[in-house]
Amino acid sequence: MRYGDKVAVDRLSFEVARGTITAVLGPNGAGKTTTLETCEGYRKPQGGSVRVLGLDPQRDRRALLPRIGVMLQSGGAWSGVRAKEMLDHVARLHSHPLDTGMLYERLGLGDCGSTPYRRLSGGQQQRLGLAMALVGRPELVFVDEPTAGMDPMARRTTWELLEELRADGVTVVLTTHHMDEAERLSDLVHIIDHGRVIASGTPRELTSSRKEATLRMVLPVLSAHAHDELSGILGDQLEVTLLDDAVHVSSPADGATLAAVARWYEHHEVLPVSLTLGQRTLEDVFLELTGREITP
Ligand SMILES: Nc1ncnc2c1ncn2[C@@H]1O[C@H](COP(=O)(O)OP(=O)(O)OP(=O)(O)O)[C@@H](O)[C@H]1O
Repeated sequence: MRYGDKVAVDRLSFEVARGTITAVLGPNGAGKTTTLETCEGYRKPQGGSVRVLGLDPQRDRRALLPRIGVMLQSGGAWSGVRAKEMLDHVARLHSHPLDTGMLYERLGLGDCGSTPYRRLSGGQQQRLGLAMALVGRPELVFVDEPTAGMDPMARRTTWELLEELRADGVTVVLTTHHMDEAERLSDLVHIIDHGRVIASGTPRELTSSRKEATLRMVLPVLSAHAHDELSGILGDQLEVTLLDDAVHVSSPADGATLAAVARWYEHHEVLPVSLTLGQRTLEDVFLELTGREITP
């Protein structure tokens, strides 16, 4: 897929098994939305081939559309339409829709049914978008950043809903910038960058490919001298970032490095704000592979 000279999706290839949740991760501009929109039939690829439920999203669009649900990254409803009217309208387009009242309650939209779409909060618009994607009982749903802007309660409800869909045999393809979301939900993760798949696997496979755990420390300040000393102990994979006025340090570590760090603290008679040792997270893997932070 190109936009002018810009190659947005470049020989990207993956398959999604039925009844699974697949997450497509990647930094901003990696080509995630373009990939999904191509699968949904909204964009015609200039090369390659796409099959969704065995159908060509362009040629077989009429046969495919009733079988898939799509939650766009934003929008999808008229600005003045009331939330309930919109969902009822979408429900009427399907032959066997879900009960809209049930979906409304489930997604915590019960008290904003008569609110115009443009007046809904960002999180409420997301929830309505999800309801619109699910109301037609799709076999396959594409959800583009489903929980962006949602509060923690709504995120949890969304996760539970997506897990229930999978338990019912529905296939889910999602993009997200929340690594915890991908880690919790997905059977398979594809990390993409510059329009290509750069790593694929289950969250466990991706996070356990190295033996060491990751050491994370938060410090109030870190002088240049202290930074050099810590680099000497932790080696060249040390990452230091300033976040919320605190210094966040992370590095692969084994027992010996942990002991050396403890001695360093003892020597300097200081304590970190926090210090944890744990498995690598998907976020660590993402940063290593793309060299970029995830910006929600
Ligand atoms: N309609 C368009 N016209 C021109 N360029 C576009 C268009 N849509 C996307 N692009 C470019 O194509 C690339 C891929 O964009 P895409 O939206 O697919 O990325 P993404 O991974 O979904 O990003 P994000 O995480 O920010 O949503 C980007 O460089 C983007 O600027």
